[in-house]
Amino acid sequence: MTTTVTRYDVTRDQLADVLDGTPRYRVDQVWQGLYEHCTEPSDWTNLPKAMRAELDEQLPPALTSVTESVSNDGNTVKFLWELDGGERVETVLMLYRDRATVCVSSQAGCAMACGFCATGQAGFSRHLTVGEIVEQIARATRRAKDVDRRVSNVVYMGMGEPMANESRVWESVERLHGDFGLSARHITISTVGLLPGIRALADRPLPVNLAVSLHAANDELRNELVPINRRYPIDDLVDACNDYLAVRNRRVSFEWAMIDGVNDRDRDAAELASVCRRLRLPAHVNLIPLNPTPGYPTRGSTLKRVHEFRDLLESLGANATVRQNRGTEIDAACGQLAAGQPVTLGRKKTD
Ligand SMILES: C[S@@+](CC[C@H](N)C(=O)[O-])C[C@H]1O[C@@H](n2cnc3c(N)ncnc32)[C@H](O)[C@@H]1O
Ligand code: SF4
Repeated sequence: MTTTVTRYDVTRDQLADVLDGTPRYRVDQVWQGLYEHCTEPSDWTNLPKAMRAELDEQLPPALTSVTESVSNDGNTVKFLWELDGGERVETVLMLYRDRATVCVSSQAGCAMACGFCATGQAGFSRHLTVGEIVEQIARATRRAKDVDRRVSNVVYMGMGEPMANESRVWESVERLHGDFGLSARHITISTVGLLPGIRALADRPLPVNLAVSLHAANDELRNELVPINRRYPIDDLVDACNDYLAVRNRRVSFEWAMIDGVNDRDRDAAELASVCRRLRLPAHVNLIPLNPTPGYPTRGSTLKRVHEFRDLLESLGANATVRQNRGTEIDAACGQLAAGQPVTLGRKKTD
């Protein structure tokens, strides 16, 4: 990995230093090009041609586009990027009526080894830099503008575990807030449950949303599905969420990928409802059927079972929403991002 400064590595103030000697109004034009228009230096025709060429060299992009896939309904776009060093990561843009959500990667691969997740199956390559994270949002914003959508939400639910790269992820959050003008309430960080990261988030100044990928509400099953649970078991996770809620008072969500016969039984709903109640502000559960990945042969629950499970949770006093899967046919849905990496085959269904 090189130490070259890429175009989204720098804050607005640092931009003036990098472009030392450039008049302030020109620096502002560069900033507008990067953050308001999200375009390339070659597009900035308000700047002299020679300066545009120089900027391209001074501030190179961090991401090289490899492919862009679009879902059948045209509403989900998956970008595959190559990083300096050859690693590959993916970003997903989900278009809604007049807005858009960007699902951003925080690492190339992931070391957490959740067997049902394509990124976990691929293993860990490296942390992404701040510039690589921020550029994913800029490039997706540009694509959204092409179809008259505004990026309204960013979710750190792409490749990698954001809390394993917490300081860079946080710096990128500050940039989204400061440079793109995104409200912290429209930014969600999803974690598998790294407690130091959750604790660090409680001390951070912006009130972003916290999502915890729970998937099992007893340690035996969670140890199997989410191996990091052996280090940070459910009781400690509940305590960390409660410490977080003491500071933030913003509801935490629990993500629950429903796996046929594994975590979709009546007793799983009862255990989950009980964990939700242990939080000082009851958690909200997001249910999605498990998406297929090459290395995990067990099926997702049927939609009928997902709705029954939701109803059961509601009857037990827990709030739950069934989330729609988008972009499954282009492998852009939750847990399907592998950026073409080989995966480990052979995880089996648990009883
Ligand atoms: C890919 S992870 C990235 C963020 C973070 N590492 C985490 O686990 O929360 C985003 C979400 O996708 C979920 N996920 C992973 N594999 C999945 C699959 N095959 N089907 C459905 N959801 C999956 C994760 O559990 C998590 O809730
Ligand atoms: S679910 Fe999240 S933590 Fe687990 S392997 Fe996938 S990306 Fe990593």
